[in-house]
Amino acid sequence: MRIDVLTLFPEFIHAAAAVGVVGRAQQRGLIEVAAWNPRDFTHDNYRRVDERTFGGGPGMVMSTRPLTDCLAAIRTAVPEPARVIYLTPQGARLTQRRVRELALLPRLALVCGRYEGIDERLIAREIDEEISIGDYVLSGGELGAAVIIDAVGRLQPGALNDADSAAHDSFEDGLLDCPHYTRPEVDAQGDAVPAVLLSGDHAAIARWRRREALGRTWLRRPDLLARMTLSRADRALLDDFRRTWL
Ligand SMILES: CCN(CC)Cc1ccc(CNC(=O)c2csc3nc[nH]c(=O)c23)cc1
Repeated sequence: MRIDVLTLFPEFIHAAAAVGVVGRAQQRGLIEVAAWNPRDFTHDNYRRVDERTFGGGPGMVMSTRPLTDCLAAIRTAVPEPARVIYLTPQGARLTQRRVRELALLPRLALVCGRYEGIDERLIAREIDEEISIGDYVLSGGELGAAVIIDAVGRLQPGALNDADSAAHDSFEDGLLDCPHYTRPEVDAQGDAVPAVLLSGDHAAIARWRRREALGRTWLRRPDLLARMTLSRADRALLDDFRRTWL
């Protein structure tokens, strides 16, 4: 998959895509991330990329001409057509379901706004989809682009080996994750690792983990649980968890 990012801060995108699983996926040629700066498509001495907003009031809007020229350069950089996504607070909230769909596409172009955003006519003409990463105020779209690059990049075939445990990602099956433990078995405060995890009984360990994942989802994110149809086995495990809680 190829991802082109239109951003005033290419160094941020390069750094985010260079580390960890996505950095390795890039090295393996599973994903290719390129950043483009609209400032390189300005022609004035001050390399202006923002302008005043019509109708007055505070806030600036990104200049349309550099964006249009930058997007044209992105589109023609490789023959494959790209799905053009605008990161914006006005977008649809990103979900793992949408991430899985985006991960199947051959090419994405992520447009990162700064200031108050971009001209509405540009959205109508150039943007296929608008995505928000949550209900909080950021200073621009780059963090949203980094989120999409990471979430989509790790799903590319070959990006993760089993140790990375993506296959068992809790959000893949709609549940929160179970608790995790590592050395020491008993810590300095005298707190011990749950005995089942040291038992070597893999069926019991799997049951314990599933029960904890169901229980935590029930306690912390009942909204996620409400969306799920639980199997009889899951319902029994959740009842078991609730009994120890109530
Ligand atoms: C209503 C006045 N503006 C300033 C408060 C609204 C506004 C414009 C642009 C931004 C910049 N944010 C993004 O570009 C952005 C892009 S994706 C995203 N997801 C969640 N939250 C976000 O702020 C974003 C934030 C707020």
